[in-house]
Amino acid sequence: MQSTSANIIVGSQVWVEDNEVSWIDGEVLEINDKEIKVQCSSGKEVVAVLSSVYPKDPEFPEGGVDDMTKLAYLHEPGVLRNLKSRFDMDEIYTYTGNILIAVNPFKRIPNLYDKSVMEKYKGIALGELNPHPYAIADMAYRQMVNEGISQSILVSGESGAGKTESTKNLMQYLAYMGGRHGADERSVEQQVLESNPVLEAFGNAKTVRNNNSRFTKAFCGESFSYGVRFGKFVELQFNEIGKISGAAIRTYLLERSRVCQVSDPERSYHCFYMLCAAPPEVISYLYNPNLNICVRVHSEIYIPNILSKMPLLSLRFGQLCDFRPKVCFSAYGSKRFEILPFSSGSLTPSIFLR
Ligand SMILES: Nc1ncnc2c1ncn2[C@@H]1O[C@H](COP(=O)(O)OP(=O)(O)OP(=O)(O)O)[C@@H](O)[C@H]1O
Repeated sequence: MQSTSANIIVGSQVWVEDNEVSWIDGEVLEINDKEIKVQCSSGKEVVAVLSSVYPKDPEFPEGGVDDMTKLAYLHEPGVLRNLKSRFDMDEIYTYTGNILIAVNPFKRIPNLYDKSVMEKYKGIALGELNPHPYAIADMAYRQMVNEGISQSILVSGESGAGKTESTKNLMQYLAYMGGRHGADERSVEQQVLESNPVLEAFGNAKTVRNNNSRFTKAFCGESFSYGVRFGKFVELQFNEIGKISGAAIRTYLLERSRVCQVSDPERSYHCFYMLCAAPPEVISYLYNPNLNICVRVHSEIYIPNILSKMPLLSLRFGQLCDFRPKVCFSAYGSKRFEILPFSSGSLTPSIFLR
């Protein structure tokens, strides 16, 4: 991102980097060769390198703009200021062209995701209504139906940014558009949505950044301490009239070390805690070999931060949900752990602990 320092003269409104608030606005007092003196709105005077100072748009609208391509300056402080102005009004979504940016509100915003909202976004061109994941899902759905070409929606962001929540919203909209209303048996889209808690139990863990962390940032070179759990590729298949006909969920890049190595205050995968907390009747139910589900407590192993001594678990889930995920957790007496790659044909990883 380039500074447009050529436009900056004495008296210009500018943005200067600040250690505390990231960017602070101010007025240029002096320009000497490559240095610039700025009177900040906080009252302090700072001297900065000219190339690191960005012009501030004096005509920036009070509540920001719903599409960043409308900004006079598309630089970092301009983008952040716009997102903040909107966020302060509970407008957590903003476009940059046909990309949707979501800022995690960490609270429920009323009337943002329900059927009446989905109904409003049906068939509406991107940009006609407030930015929303439903608009992105609608655009993908329309293009698929009209052009007969498969569509992909990429959801990316740092840990805890809201990828899982955004994916759920996208899927809810696609299920709404492509669902077969009135069918007696549970529909594919319901099953996909219902599979979330099962997959999350096996692939999500509490991290320092997120109590329910899942996705991977392995390729960004981030620390594993709050990084990889697993990545998920959800494929929804539609028939020629745009109704959902099938689905597949592929998982990849499971953070295996988290099964046996967790550093305080993080945790291992949710399923371990759920099983430890399960009532006895559930445990005995899970022992039933006919159901292809079994839980065996083999011995005890120390896993920091779970329970001081946690029973080793041997689980085999075969019929927990209609997708029949072949997820296996087996643990044996030795302290050697091994997690095998996905077994062929299974939707979810097979995990073995030895
Ligand atoms: N749109 C939203 N509205 C309200 N709360 C939200 C929203 N998006 C995210 N959150 C809150 O933030 C938490 C973290 O979000 P989420 O699990 O979607 O992040 P993530 O990007 O998938 O994280 P990770 O990469 O670590 O798995 C959620 O559990 C929820 O409490």
